[in-house]
Amino acid sequence: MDGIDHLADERNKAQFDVDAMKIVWAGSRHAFEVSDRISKLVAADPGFRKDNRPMLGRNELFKNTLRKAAYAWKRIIELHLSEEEAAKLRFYVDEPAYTDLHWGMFVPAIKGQGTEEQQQKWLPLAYKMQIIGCYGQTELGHGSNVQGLETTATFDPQTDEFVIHSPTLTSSKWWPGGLGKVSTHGVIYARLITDGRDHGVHGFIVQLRSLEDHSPLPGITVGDIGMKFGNGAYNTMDNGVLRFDHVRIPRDQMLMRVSQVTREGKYMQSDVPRQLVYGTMVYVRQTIVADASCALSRAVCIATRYSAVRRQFGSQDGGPESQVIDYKTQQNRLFPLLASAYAFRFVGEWLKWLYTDVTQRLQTNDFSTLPEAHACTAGLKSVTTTATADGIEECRKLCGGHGYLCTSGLPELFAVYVPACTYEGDNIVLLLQVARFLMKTVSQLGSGKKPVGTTSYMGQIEHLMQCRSNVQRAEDWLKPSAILEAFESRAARMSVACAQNLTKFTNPEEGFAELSADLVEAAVAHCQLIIVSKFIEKLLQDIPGKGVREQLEALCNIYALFLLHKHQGDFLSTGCITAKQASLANDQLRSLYSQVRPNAIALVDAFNYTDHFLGSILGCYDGNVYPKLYEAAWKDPLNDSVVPEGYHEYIRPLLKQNLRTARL
Ligand SMILES: CCCCC/C=C\C/C=C\C/C=C\C/C=C\C/C=C\CCCCC(=O)SCCNC(=O)CCNC(=O)[C@H](O)C(C)(C)COP(=O)(O)OP(=O)(O)OC[C@H]1O[C@@H](n2cnc3c(N)ncnc32)[C@H](O)[C@@H]1OP(=O)(O)O
Ligand SMILES: Cc1cc2nc3c(=O)[nH]c(=O)nc-3n(C[C@H](O)[C@H](O)[C@H](O)COP(=O)(O)OP(=O)(O)OC[C@H]3O[C@@H](n4cnc5c(N)ncnc54)[C@H](O)[C@@H]3O)c2cc1C
Repeated sequence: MDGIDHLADERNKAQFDVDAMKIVWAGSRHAFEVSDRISKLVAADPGFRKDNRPMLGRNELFKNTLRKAAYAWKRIIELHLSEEEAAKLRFYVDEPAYTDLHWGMFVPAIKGQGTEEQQQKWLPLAYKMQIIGCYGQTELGHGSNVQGLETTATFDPQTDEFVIHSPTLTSSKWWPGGLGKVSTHGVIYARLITDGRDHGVHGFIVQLRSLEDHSPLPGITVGDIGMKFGNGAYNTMDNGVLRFDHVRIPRDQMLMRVSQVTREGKYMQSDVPRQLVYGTMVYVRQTIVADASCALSRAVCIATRYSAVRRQFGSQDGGPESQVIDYKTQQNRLFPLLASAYAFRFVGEWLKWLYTDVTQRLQTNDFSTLPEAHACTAGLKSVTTTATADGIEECRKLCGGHGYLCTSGLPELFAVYVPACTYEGDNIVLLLQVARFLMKTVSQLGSGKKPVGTTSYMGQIEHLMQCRSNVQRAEDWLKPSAILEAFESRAARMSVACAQNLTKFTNPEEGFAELSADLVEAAVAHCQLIIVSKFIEKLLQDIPGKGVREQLEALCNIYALFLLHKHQGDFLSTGCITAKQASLANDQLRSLYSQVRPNAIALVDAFNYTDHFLGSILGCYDGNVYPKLYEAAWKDPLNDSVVPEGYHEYIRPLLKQNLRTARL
């Protein structure tokens, strides 16, 4: 606006190489270059404007999303973008759309659960967007309990078809994104019935709409489920309702990698575990962990820049007031979120590696790491999305009153993000899965079966059950070994305590239900240990760039010590640390905040977000917040006229009536 960088002084304070940190954040130089190029391309294109979203009515909003998705596809083709570049372009367009489900779930479901033949038939159509697909699992009556789904797929040997049917109101498909108004096809989950026998839930490719005029095919009732939380936000998505009235599909449209139905109607299972039917969810949970760091870093970038711009109190001798970022309370709320954004980035990278490793093993029929992959994706999805949703809301509060304006970008970001705590598995339901995995691991200790992967720390259970932290000075908390021992012993002791309590119940399932609140806490402790240990492992790698490692070490310590402070009840009650050591951790945390303070702006610049992507006046790169806020207010449609519409109908008569009353 005035061409001045109002945050220049802050940027000059940085003690590390920001460009090198950008590469660490992106994951590699290549990833940085792609991301940088595509984000600028999107930002410069008026076709991807998004600042008017909160003002639009649903129909207008939705049509605008359809236009953008079509335009994005046109640009992808025109520019010959690779798969990686196209995914980045959709990410930077930053508008939830049916394409998320098409590329994010429909295609992966066919890839993961379809046979070679099925993949060859359906994937080329999906890749060219000649068909558009959704993921139709959840029903009105059941979401978490997948085994409770009611839609049926009954094999008819006479015609070699499945008959898909919604027998009850609660069996109506409810929630699938892209289903409401767009998808031509869906991977639909239904109970497979052959010869009167129910074989449980399986996936089927079902055509829903005509490829000629988009009308629903015979027997199909489909529509949108209605407005969701927040203005704009996730209302760009057509989450749908769907009912089947004896819809027939050919037998070869059952996804048959895990199990098959023969021409004669015989049900056969491959040598692969039935849980592979849930494989798409494992894949998406892994991507959601990576996305948590994006959403949180975005909110943190806004709150950090604004905290450096905003001044309140503290003026001395007529000088400027204090920047709110210098208040210790502001730092204590903001810097752990900054550290969490980095921590989630690195654990997301690791989880991607783990997922790739499991997928490669599955190709060779090695299913040994599947339970670990399920527990890690479920647990980390839960812990990172909960922290991110809470963190975005905290960032809104960190921005004071202006954070509540849509132009801060934070209300919409929160409204879009918060369902991540529910979709792809309710966070509590997923933590209970982790708890089951932990209880199984504890029950096998001493059986000779060595715990592996993320539970390998349980291999030293005797030590972890009785060790005492040897921290004596605040600086001792900077040793990775001190942090790891505290987190490992806390997680181990919480799991063992649950396992011991479970033995008091004659019926294990009853015990599990009764102790579920404690089990969830044990699962959280285990997942936080994974995040801390993956951050520490990241620091063992070669990290080029002046001062970059030092900044990451400070952030890693802030992340760990803040968790230790927040959950000190766990650490103290299990006897892993003393009250004195907890207090020393807090002292160390304060000095880490002072270390990060001069680098805070540079640490959020390292995310390399364009102003377009941030979509926030408070977070704009140049920090010129006030003129921009002032100008934006006048652009609000309510200010199109000085005297509002409705004055003559509702304000004037009121004022006149009050005048008459006053005269009386
Ligand atoms: C301002 C604008 C901003 C714009 C954007 C800004 C920011 C956005 C940023 C990010 C966006 C975020 C992400 C984007 C990416 C994609 C998201 C897009 C859209 C959202 C899509 C959402 C789609 C859905 O929700 S699909 C539906 C998902 N449904 C669920 O998850 C259901 C959950 N339930 C279950 O998974 C299961 O029912 C269960 C709870 C696991 C229980 O299953 P059950 O069979 O009953 O099993 P049981 O407990 O008895 O266990 C048996 C046995 O199986 C093991 N098991 C279970 N599951 C699995 C598995 N998946 N894999 C492997 N093994 C599994 C279990 O451990 C047991 O093992 P064992 O017998 O004990 O050994
Ligand atoms: C924005 C959005 C997009 C979605 N997109 C899709 C999609 O594309 N495709 C699709 O198929 N689905 C989709 N879903 C559905 C989503 O996957 C489910 O809503 C989710 O899995 C949660 O299930 P539920 O709604 O049945 O919750 P419920 O299970 O009914 O949860 C209600 C409460 O009960 C608790 N609870 C449930 N079971 C237990 C238990 N065993 N122990 C303790 N507590 C329990 C939960 O913690 C929660 O507090 C979407 C949902 C949303 C919000």
